[in-house]
Amino acid sequence: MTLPRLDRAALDELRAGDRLSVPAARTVDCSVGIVHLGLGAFSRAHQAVYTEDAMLAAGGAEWGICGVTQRSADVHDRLAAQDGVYGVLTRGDGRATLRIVGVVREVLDGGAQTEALLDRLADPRIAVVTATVTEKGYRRAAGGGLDTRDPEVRADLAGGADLAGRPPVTVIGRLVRGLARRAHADAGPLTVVCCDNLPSNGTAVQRLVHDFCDALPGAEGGPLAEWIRASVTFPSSMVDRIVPTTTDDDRRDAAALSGRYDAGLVVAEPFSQWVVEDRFAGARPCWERAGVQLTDDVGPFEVMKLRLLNGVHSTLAYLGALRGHRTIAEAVRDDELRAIAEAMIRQDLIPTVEPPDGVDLGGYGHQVLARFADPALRHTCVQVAMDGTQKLPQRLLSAVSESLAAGRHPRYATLGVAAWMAYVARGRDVKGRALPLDDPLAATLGDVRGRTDADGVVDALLRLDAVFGPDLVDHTAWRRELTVDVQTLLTGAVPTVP
Ligand SMILES: NC(=O)c1ccc[n+]([C@@H]2O[C@H](COP(=O)([O-])OP(=O)(O)OC[C@H]3O[C@@H](n4cnc5c(N)ncnc54)[C@H](O)[C@@H]3O)[C@@H](O)[C@H]2O)c1
Ligand SMILES: O=P(O)(O)OC[C@@H](O)[C@@H](O)[C@H](O)[C@H](O)CO
Repeated sequence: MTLPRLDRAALDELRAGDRLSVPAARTVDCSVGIVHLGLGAFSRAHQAVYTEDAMLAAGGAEWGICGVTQRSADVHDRLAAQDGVYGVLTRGDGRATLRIVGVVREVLDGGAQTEALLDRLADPRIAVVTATVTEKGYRRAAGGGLDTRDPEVRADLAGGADLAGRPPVTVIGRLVRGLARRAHADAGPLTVVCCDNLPSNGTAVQRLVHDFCDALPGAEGGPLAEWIRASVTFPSSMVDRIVPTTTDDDRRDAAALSGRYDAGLVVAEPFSQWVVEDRFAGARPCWERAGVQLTDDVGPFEVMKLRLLNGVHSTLAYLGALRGHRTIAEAVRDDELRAIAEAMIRQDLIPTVEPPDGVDLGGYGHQVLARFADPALRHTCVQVAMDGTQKLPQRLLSAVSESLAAGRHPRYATLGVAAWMAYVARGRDVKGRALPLDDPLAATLGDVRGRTDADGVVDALLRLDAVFGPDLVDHTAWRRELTVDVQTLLTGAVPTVP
């Protein structure tokens, strides 16, 4: 049977119940105050929900979201057909609940509607920009600056001030062009909140924006950079909620709860956390009324999450995928892998993390593993495994480097790095199924696919200077241990660790 689509009109008919909530009925008429760059699954299950909750708690109707898709029109087309209305299916604790979200009030295809996006960025009613465009979306070079050798960055820089030639396609290109238009329109201050899993993500984006201004041809960049310094802030934020890719099963389960077909559905775990540096240039939603933690220093939260959660996630993803596990839940329920994850948190990672105020790191680690283990959340190992070159530095390598410098032996974190190398090189799990190589450096990584000599694999991959620093490349004892682990993993076994 073909179900009617979820859309604005459906909100009058949906009846909230035990497993269905429809706050969208009260927020769908709000005006737009936020531009979100990268309207992927995560933003719809995280920032959008906090923003809707904040409006519901504090009253007001001015924080609707203009969601912008970056690379393809797919999400735009799905959500536009539903008037921006979609559901969040929360899976966990043995049951699924559905919430209908109404706060996405406008959807733009960043490629086809770049002009409209730049106008929105220059609109005085917009006070906040949020972004989730994946780690690779920022086009960072080794060291964290803007990769001005990237062809799309170069083209955006050459685009000219009036954009007559070619509208920008990169995230930073679009953001800076929008800021230029905002400065010209004297449209007031703006806050840019990066919500990607990058360390010091606000500072990182601020640097990229200024690098872009510095590299602009002609005299345009200097005054623009000055305006940005005076009018725009870039608070860092730590974001946390596991949001796997939506499956047909998810869509079926959601339809059973709402009676509607939802092409914009996202699925998430019950847990959610957002810690934001309290450094806003102008107005903002009352996010604290929705449970957002505003703080002077996000640093400890970021490091804790990127290492204890994401570092372990990536390790389980590579080891799990190699062992033929489909999901993270299966991987963490594998006794051997769980023991590695537990030891890695306890022995390697916790000693590198300064606990945020009031947080017990041991308890945090236990909670992370319990979240991973929920079988209801079918987060696949290969989804977490993608873009390894973009993730490894902040998730594992910084902890490895700090540990070695402090004279400690990061046994399990080293195994995590080896697992990535073996995943790249082996390209098949123990059952012979192919493992996808989804990474912006896939062309280079492809050179080691199929190689069975661990020395050669380690040697080739350690040469990626966007990933590995000289401290690790030149550390002979670490390299030896890494190579032994890669050798074992290439045979399909998991190294025996104490
Ligand atoms: N999914 C999660 O569990 C989760 C949790 C915490 C943080 N995050 C952060 O959110 C990011 C996005 O996750 P998601 O689940 O929404 O993924 P998604 O695949 O649903 O969406 C990715 C978004 O990034 C954009 N994008 C992808 N490649 C890009 C590129 N090269 N340049 C510009 N934009 C690009 C896409 O257009 C899309 O809007 C993650 O990379 C991570 O940094 C995700
Ligand atoms: O979203 P990515 O690709 O940066 O990383 C995959 C997962 O490790 C990540 O999404 C976690 O699920 C998330 O960071 C939990 O908050």
